[in-house]
Amino acid sequence: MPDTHAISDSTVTLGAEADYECVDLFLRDFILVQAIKGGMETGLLQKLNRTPATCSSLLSDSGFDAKGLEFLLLTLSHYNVVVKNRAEQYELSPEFSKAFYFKEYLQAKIEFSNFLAPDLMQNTTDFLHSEAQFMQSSRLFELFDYHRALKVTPENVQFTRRWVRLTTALTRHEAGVCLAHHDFSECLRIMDIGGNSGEFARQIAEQYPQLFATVVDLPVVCDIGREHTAKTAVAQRLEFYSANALQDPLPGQQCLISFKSVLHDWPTEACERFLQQAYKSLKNTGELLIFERSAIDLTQTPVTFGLLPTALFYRSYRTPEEYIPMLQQCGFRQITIKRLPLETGFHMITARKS
Ligand SMILES: C[S@@+](CC[C@H](N)C(=O)[O-])C[C@H]1O[C@@H](n2cnc3c(N)ncnc32)[C@H](O)[C@@H]1O
Repeated sequence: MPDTHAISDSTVTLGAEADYECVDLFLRDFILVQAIKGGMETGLLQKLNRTPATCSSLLSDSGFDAKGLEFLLLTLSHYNVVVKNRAEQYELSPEFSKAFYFKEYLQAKIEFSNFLAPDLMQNTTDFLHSEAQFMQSSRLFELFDYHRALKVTPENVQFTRRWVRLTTALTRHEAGVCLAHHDFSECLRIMDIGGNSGEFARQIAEQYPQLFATVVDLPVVCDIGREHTAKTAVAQRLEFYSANALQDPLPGQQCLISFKSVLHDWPTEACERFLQQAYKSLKNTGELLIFERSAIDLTQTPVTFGLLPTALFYRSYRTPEEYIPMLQQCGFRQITIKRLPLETGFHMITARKS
């Protein structure tokens, strides 16, 4: 008989699935980030990605004045975003070329950090004194206002689209890490709670053609998700289920239920409620999967500009150990923890309904 109370705990070695993290090298500080943003907005970086160019040819077919172009090119050179080749043409450095491959991810991180930077600049003392105080003044809730995801109106859809675009750009790459380290081949029905645009479920369904996925989220988010996945190859095997997953009845008999980057947003009591709901919806022996950022270890991870959205809420993230009593309380057994050393640590926790 296996010991169902034993907890397996391991650290995973990451491979190509974490290649997207090469962008972090270019998100270290404010000026570097603004120079990249400027380079992308003006199309200069896209141009250099296609073909090397001299300063004068760049000047002739752009809206820059000579000093503006010089400022941008020299700043980007200083940070090794662009380099000069033997023909005195500018081109992307090999390192930035790699990062530019993930440009939607890079753009999402820039947009997110720039949106939250004023919070730290204007409320530094609140940030250091108390989370509650800081939260009151933070713009995060201006961006992620879940109340505006409850009723489908054109204004709410437009508002919600902005943050769903950001979470989708991040999940597009984070999902690959989860897929590389979890086997879904035994699953016929899975449910992703707080599944957003369905990007995570879409990727799982794409890799595992035997399964059908239900994405549970708030009504406006579900509408945006239907649109996001409608033209994909797996649209027939994905359904969106609008619900408040804290209290509404959810579809049952699931082989696996996932929470990706959801539970850490919530205080313990709500988190326990989500887990109880998942327990109820799993079939016997069904599996729970939690995949999210872990508490940040500031002794190992210096906070950079690109890490701002995470760092500002560093008090909220949990260690995997904090989930163990909650899971056991619900009745989950066979708990496993995998630690994934991404930019900040992530964890993947699995557990079985006994
Ligand atoms: C931080 S986002 C994570 C989204 C997605 N799992 C990802 O990793 O990209 C949290 C998600 O939970 C959804 N959500 C929040 N409260 C919810 C509730 N009570 N019931 C269902 N979904 C909820 C939000 O709309 C949002 O899509």
